Amino acid sequence: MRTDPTVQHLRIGQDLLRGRRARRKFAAAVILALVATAAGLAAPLLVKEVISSYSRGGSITAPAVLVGGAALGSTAGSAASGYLLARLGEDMLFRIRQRVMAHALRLPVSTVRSLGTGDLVARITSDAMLLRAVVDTGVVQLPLAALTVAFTLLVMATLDWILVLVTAGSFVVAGIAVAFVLKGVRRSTADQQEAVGVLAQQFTAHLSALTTIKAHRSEQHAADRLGDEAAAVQATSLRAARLESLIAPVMGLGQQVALVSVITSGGFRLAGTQLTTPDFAAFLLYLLQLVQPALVIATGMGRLQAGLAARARLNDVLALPQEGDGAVTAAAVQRQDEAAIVFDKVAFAYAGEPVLHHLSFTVPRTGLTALVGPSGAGKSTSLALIVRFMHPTEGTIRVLGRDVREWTLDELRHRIAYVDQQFGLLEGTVRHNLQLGRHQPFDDSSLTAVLETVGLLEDIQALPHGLETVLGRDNDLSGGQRQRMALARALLSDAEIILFDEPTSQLDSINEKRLRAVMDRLAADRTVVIVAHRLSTVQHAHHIVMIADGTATASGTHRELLDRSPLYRELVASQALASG
Ligand SMILES: Nc1ncnc2c1ncn2[C@@H]1O[C@H](COP(=O)(O)OP(=O)(O)OP(=O)(O)O)[C@@H](O)[C@H]1O
Repeated sequence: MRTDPTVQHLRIGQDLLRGRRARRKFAAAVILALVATAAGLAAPLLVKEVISSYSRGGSITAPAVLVGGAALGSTAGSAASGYLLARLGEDMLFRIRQRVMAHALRLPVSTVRSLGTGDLVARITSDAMLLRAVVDTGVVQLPLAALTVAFTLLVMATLDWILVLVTAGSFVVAGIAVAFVLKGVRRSTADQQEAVGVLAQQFTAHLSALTTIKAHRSEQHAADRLGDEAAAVQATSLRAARLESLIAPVMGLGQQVALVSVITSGGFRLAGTQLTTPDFAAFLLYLLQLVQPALVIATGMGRLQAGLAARARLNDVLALPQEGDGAVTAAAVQRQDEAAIVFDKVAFAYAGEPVLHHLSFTVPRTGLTALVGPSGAGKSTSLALIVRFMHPTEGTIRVLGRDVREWTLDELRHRIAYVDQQFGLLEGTVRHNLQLGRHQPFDDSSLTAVLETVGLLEDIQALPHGLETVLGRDNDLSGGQRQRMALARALLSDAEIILFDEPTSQLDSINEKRLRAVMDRLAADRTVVIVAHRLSTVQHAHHIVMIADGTATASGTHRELLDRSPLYRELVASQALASG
C-alpha cells in the first residue's frame, strides 16, 4: 500500500507530553516516583540502623519510626505517581485515537475498503490498549527501575563490593537470556495484532451480512470460519505468551543464583570478619529488593516491545495518504458556459481490471439526465468519479467548467449532492442525519417541509421521539424510508448538481411518482443526474445516456434513443415501455 512520507508519526514522548499541564503532571509523577524509590532505598539502611542501635543498647524508637515513615512514603509516592501516569496515558490514548479516527475518515474510500473496517476498529481499540501499556511501564517505571537497580548496586557496593560483583554477575547472565526472549516478543506481538485485525474484520463482515447468513441457516458455517480466525489469533498469542512466560522465571533464576552465591560467599566473609552482621543483613535486604525492579525491567521491556509493535500498526494507518487536493491550482480556469459535467474519453480500472473505456458524454446545466444501461456497465462508477472518490486512469472529467482534479474537495463536494445506493444512515438522531455536512442548523419548519415533500413526515412523526429519535439500533428505517431520507438530505443541500444512484429501487409506485415530481422540480434550475434501472423513472428525462460495457453507446431523449439505439430498444422492450 502507498504511504505518505511526510506524515507525522506517533511519537510516544511527544504525544504524552503535549501541553503545559501534561508536562506538569509528568514532572509530578517523576518526582513522586523518585521520592518513593528513595524512601524504598533508605529502608534497609534504616533497618541496619535499628539493628546497630539495638546491639549498642541504644534507643531504637527514632530509627524504627523512620523505617515506618520510609515504607509509608514509598507506598504513597508510588501509588500517586502511578495514578498520574495512568491519567497521562489515558490522555495520550484519547488524542491518538482521535487522530487515527479522523485520519481514517479522510482516507480514500478504496483504501478503507482494502484495509477493512474491522481491522481499522481493531487498531484503535486493541492496538491502542497495547500502546497504553508502554506509558505505564516504559516511560517512568522502566527508567526508574533501572535507576533503582543502579543505586541499589551502588549502596550494596559500599557494604561489600565483592558480593556486589557476585550479584551483578548472576543478573547479567539472566539479562542476556531475557534480551534474546524480548526480540521474539516484538515479532510475535506484531503477528498477534495482525491476526486480531483479521478476526475483527471477518467478524464485522459476517455481522454486516447477518440476515443473509440467517436466511441460509449458515450460522454454524460462519461460526466455524470465524473459529478458524480465532484459532489463528490463539496460535500467535500463545507464541507470544510462551516467550513472555520465560521472562519472570529467568530473572527468578538469576535471583536464586545470586542469593545462593551471596549467602555462601557472604558466610565465608562473615567468618573471616571482612563483613559485619548488620552489613550482611542490609546487603541481603538490598538483594531481595533488587528483584522487584529487575523484574519490572524485564517484563516492562516485554510490554514495551508489544507497545512498539502496536504503535507501528497505528503509524501504518497514519502513513496512508488522505484524499488530497494535489492538482488544485489557483489559476484553474472555470468555463462558465460549459456543460455541467463533461466526460472526455474517460478510462477507469478497479485494481487493474478495466471498467470504463473512452467514456464520453455531457450533462447539461439544467434538466434531468439519466444514465441507463445493463448491470455492471459502469454507471455507478461514473457517478463516483464525478465526486472524486476515485480518479480516472485516462481522460478528463470536467465539472461546472473545471477539471475535477482542479477543484478543492470542499468546493467540489459542496457543489454536488450525491445519493448513493446504500442510502447510508448514521447512528444518530433523524435531525442529525438530515443535518449532515451542514454547519448552520435547519429550523424545524424547513425539516418538516422537506420530510413532507419526500413523503416521510408521517413516518418520522410516528417514531418515539420524532426528529430526536436515534436511528440505527432499535429504530431502523425501511429501505424505502432510508431512500426518502437520502432524498430529503439532497433537497436540503444547496448543491448545484444532484447525483442519484438508483433512488427508486425500493420505492412503491406512489413514492416513485412523488420522487419523479421532486426530481422535475429540482431539474428546473439545477443539474440532476440519475442512474436508474427502472426506465419508468427516467423515460421523461431531458437527456438519456446509454452506457454499455464502460462506453457511452448513444444519447438523446427517450424517443430519439428508441429510434437510434437497438440496445435501448431492447431494454425498453424488456420493461414493456415501448408505448411511452
Ligand atoms: N469496489 C469495486 N471493486 C472492484 N470492482 C468493482 C467495484 N465496484 C464495481 N466494480 C466492478 O465494476 C464494474 C462496473 O460496476 P458499476 O457498479 O459501476 O456498474 P453499474 O452499471 O452501476 O451496475 P448496476 O446497474 O448493477 O449497479 C462491474 O463489473 C463491477 O463488478
